[in-house]
Amino acid sequence: MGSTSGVFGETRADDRLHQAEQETERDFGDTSKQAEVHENSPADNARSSRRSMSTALAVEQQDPPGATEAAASSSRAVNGEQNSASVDLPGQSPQSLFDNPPNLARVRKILFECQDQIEITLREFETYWPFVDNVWVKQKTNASRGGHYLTEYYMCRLRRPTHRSSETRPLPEGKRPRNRRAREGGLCNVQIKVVRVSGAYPMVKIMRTPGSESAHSHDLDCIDRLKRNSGLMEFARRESTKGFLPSSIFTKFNEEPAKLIDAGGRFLTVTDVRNVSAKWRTQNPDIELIPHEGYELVQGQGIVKSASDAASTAVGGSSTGAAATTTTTTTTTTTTVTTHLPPDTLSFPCFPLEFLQSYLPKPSKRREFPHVTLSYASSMDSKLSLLPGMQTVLSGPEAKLMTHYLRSRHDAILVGVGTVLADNPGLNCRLEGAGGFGGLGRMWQPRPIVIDPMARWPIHPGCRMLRAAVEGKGKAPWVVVTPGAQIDPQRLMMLKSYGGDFLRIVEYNQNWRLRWEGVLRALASEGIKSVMIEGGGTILSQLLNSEYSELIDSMVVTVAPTYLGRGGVSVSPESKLDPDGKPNAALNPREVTWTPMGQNVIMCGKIRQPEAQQQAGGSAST
Ligand SMILES: NC(=O)C1=CN([C@@H]2O[C@H](COP(=O)(O)OP(=O)(O)OC[C@H]3O[C@@H](n4cnc5c(N)ncnc54)[C@H](OP(=O)(O)O)[C@@H]3O)[C@@H](O)[C@H]2O)C=CC1
Ligand SMILES: Nc1nc(O)c(N)c(N[C@@H]2O[C@H](COP(=O)(O)O)[C@@H](O)[C@H]2O)n1
Repeated sequence: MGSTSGVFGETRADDRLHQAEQETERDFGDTSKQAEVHENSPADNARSSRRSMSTALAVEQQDPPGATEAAASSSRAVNGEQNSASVDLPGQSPQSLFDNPPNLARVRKILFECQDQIEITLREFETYWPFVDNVWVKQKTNASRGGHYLTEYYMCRLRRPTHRSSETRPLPEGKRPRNRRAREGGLCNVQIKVVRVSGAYPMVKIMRTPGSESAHSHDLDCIDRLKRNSGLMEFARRESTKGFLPSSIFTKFNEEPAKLIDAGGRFLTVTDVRNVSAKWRTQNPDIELIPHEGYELVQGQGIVKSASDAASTAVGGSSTGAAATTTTTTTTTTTTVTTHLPPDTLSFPCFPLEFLQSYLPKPSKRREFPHVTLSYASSMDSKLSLLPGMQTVLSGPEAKLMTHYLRSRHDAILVGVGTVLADNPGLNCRLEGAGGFGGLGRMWQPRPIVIDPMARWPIHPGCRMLRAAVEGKGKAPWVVVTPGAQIDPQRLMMLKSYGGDFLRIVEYNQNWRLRWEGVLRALASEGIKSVMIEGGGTILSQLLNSEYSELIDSMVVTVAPTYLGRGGVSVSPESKLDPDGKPNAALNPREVTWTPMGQNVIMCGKIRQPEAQQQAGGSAST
């Protein structure tokens, strides 16, 4: 324990900590912990953490002058060159809704991992800890006899025991039970302790406890997705107390995506902001909430930038003025907020799409099965791709926009595992205005469903569906498996942490294939009212068989002016014979339209019989 950098050297700090531990141990009579202090706090570890924390803070020097000074002062404080009481943590530009301390993302990572022992000033602890308090759940607190040391024991949030919603609890009259799912527990065994050392130079040491795993079984996003940290929510609360509309606060937050993400807000929803605002509203019910300066609330569009403001200034009106002094603009023309759109954003189609309407799901109907639309792109010889496992572009730019529009109109998109392995698809809606592409939350984003009976898909955080989910640009997939599928618990946990899941279906046909009634019924029971089935060849060919024609509502096929040849992946149902044994068409869609679209033609048709005809006992059209 050699180095003595700063006002109190490591030697003194470690001694004090050691003493703290001894006192704490005595309180609890657990003699094993004393050895653990030595194991967990060698000087190298301490130095390395100090280095990573101070480096994390020092990197901020590339930022604007105000932030640089603040970062430098924080950095000095970490190295003990400055009394922690005088650390000047940064204020940011008045336009920003965020007040992120320097290098927040890196410091959050360090405080999440707690790989090595960390030693920081109390002030720094109090600044950064609120941004990771969603990770750590306090288990117990021990105070030393003299009161100089306070040791708090924390476990990773995912270590909590499994929670099942109690069905026996009586509900208040008129209340319906909440649709809560069981929460899987015991998923991560990382535990730490936080020792606060009081005195002239209050400091905090953070280290692993014995029995802790060496690393989390998940990443920080996984926790951020489950729960928001209180540092981030304080920004929302602060803005709410100025009388701003939650949707306006949320819109403004999303105009600073880097700061939002650094603060742990990647998964923040407008509902989170509403909840914070609602608390404040209970004390201030008479104040009329308003949008930020330069924005307005437009029926059917939500918060939009006022046209005059959009033309004259950069995004981000002042958020510091009190709401009472802010006037809502009265401009009539509005434009949606289009700043910071991801590069893969597609413009909303500017050509007519009315021809699709009668083939799309109707919102009102309550049915046993979801509305099913088959939608794929095919060559002239009914091929989906040049070879199995090879993605082949058949849709021109206009047809691609139309497909994304169709995605926005369905609750789910379904594909087979063959397609996922071949294409690594995103299966999200990338039209401007969809969630993650200028819209709020997961607006217009369908749920990807993958039919993967034996769980062959090696799902991992790098695949496009999970990346889209993390970036708020889509929902995480549900993977439909059979009871025989072997699912590695790590994979299960990982998928769940992204908001996805595995659904086990037990209804088979005589070929040991899943019955589509079972799949669709399960989706309906999970609240899916419409499914767009994109492929691939195996799935589509099955569903076009007459056995399933009563499950399929419509089809929207993009036909491309090309022949892919015999080696390609075909869409072709089984041949059919009429009652006399003569060959007959396998399927004839009804109400067919053909609409040219760029180089493609879009064929729309209906398959399921109209309900009236079904009741009258009519037969399928052939
Ligand atoms: N042009 C377009 O619009 C599209 C093109 N494609 C292309 O299609 C090709 C992929 O098609 P394909 O190889 O046929 O793969 P699919 O996507 O149709 O997936 C087939 C797999 O899904 C599982 N599966 C299908 N039906 C059932 C069932 N009833 N019960 C249980 N499991 C089932 C099986 O998995 P298992 O083997 O594990 O039993 C089967 O091998 C790719 O080249 C892709 O690029 C895909 C979508 C759209
Ligand atoms: N409509 C359409 N046209 C094509 O030319 C295609 N190749 C496909 N393929 C389907 O779209 C999926 C890719 O989706 P992302 O763009 O990655 O979201 C692919 O997996 C097929 O299902 N479709």
